[in-house]
Amino acid sequence: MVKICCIGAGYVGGPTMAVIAVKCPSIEVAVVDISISRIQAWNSDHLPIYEPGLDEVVKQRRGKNLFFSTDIERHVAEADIVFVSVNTPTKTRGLGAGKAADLTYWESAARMIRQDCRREILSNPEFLAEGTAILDLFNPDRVLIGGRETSDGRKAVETLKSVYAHWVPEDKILCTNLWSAELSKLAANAFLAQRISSVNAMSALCEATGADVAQVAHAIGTDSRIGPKFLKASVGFGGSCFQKDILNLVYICECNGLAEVAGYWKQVIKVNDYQKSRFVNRVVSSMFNTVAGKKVAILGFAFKKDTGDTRETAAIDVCKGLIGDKAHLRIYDPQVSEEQIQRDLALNKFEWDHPAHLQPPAAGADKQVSVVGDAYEAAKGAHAVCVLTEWGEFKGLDYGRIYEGMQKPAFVFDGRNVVDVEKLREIGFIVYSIGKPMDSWLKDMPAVA
Ligand SMILES: NC(=O)C1=CN([C@@H]2O[C@H](COP(=O)(O)OP(=O)(O)OC[C@H]3O[C@@H](n4cnc5c(N)ncnc54)[C@H](O)[C@@H]3O)[C@@H](O)[C@H]2O)C=CC1
Ligand SMILES: O=C(O)[C@H]1O[C@H](OP(=O)(O)OP(=O)(O)OC[C@H]2O[C@@H](n3ccc(=O)[nH]c3=O)[C@H](O)[C@@H]2O)[C@H](O)[C@@H](O)[C@@H]1O
Repeated sequence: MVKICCIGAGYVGGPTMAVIAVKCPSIEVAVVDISISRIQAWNSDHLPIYEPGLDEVVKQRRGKNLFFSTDIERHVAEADIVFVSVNTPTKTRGLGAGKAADLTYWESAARMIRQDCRREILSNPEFLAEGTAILDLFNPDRVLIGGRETSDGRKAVETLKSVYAHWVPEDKILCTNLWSAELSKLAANAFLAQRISSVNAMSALCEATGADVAQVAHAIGTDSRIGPKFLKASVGFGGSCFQKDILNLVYICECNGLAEVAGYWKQVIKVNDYQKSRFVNRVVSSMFNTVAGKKVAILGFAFKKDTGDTRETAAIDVCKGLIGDKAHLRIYDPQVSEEQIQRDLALNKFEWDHPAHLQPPAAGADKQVSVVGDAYEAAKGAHAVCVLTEWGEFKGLDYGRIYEGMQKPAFVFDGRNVVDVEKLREIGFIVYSIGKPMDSWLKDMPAVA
């Protein structure tokens, strides 16, 4: 029986290996991790990550050909194929700080594998998106395998290809050299993030001119060369990889003396940071240029809907900005715990991307922040509501009821174009929605761009 071992039982390792186990019943899959609590959770009824469809897939194969374990050495030694899916944070110190990938965890995994025997190295970047990970893994646009152009390299590529060939059509399994595979991963994320920064840059211009960014996005998206996906204006992209991968791309460009290319990609991140601070400035300036002591309800903290992941979520920067202006925040997210939110607001930039047990201990709770169990509780007595994640439930809220319970004038700042702007204005709200035509109140209160 072919045996696979995956080092790293996180957002990528867990779902990817569970899908391999489902699609390849003849292969035994072990997912190993240094985090005991994470492995315990994978072996329990409460998986360590929230991902639609994941529970069913894990339950189907766990204990049959899918195992979660902390016995790393044994499973690596027994495996025919070893995947490495560990943290690759952005370096915070030394050479390349703030840009280069910190390969500490990767290197320690590689050294451990090397103790066992010599193996051929492949690059097999994963393209799943959180919230749709299981669907993406079942039906990928492509699988990418990079290998050395030697006979051993080609043989290793074929071995891995035969695993994916259990369910992925052959023409969707792309084989390249190692650098092509590595750069394709960074380029794919950079291109996707660039589309969001492009539409977000347009959202600022739409607000200034009276255009509607959703109409502009639709109009350009119907051009088959542009296409309709990834053109939703937002308060800013988040997630564990877009920023990290672009920074890494920038670093690699700089190492190769390509300053102009590096500067081009850096701009994607600059626009994203601008979008977040523009949102905070808009909230503060609309509310008489101060939110000191005011209650602001934050609806949504995850970096996108259908995930409990908060890594690099725009909500962190927005909340920190409002706290900096002395607001009192009442936060609700259907999937993110209070402990996680308090931890995120206390961590420094890039500190989050380390195994949980190596992160600094949680600081005490921020007194300006409380976390509540539903949207109505968050909005009760609030001066303003900010929508930061596009959870479906925020569309269907009874905004009439919310309005009744709020201070007046009551503001809604929609960072995700979720609410029905006209309906809310009829109720009596002053509404700001990213990239949408503004009402007279907002126009009379110009924000610092
Ligand atoms: N989250 C995502 O959607 C995607 C992430 N990636 C990349 O995949 C990699 C993993 O990402 P995630 O799964 O999101 O991270 P994660 O933080 O959820 O999981 C990483 C796991 O590796 C474990 N680990 C670290 N060092 C270890 C070692 N030496 N031995 C055993 N276990 C170790 C940690 O305890 C942790 O549980 C990163 O390089 C990331 O950039 C790639 C595609 C998508
Ligand atoms: O390498 C990774 O980690 C993954 O990064 C992204 O996946 P993910 O970050 O999970 O989620 P996305 O759906 O790409 O969303 C990223 C961010 O962009 C935002 N976004 C997305 C689309 C859009 O039109 N507008 C927009 O603001 C989302 O709200 C979210 O904050 C890529 O889509 C995956 O292909 C890749 O594997």
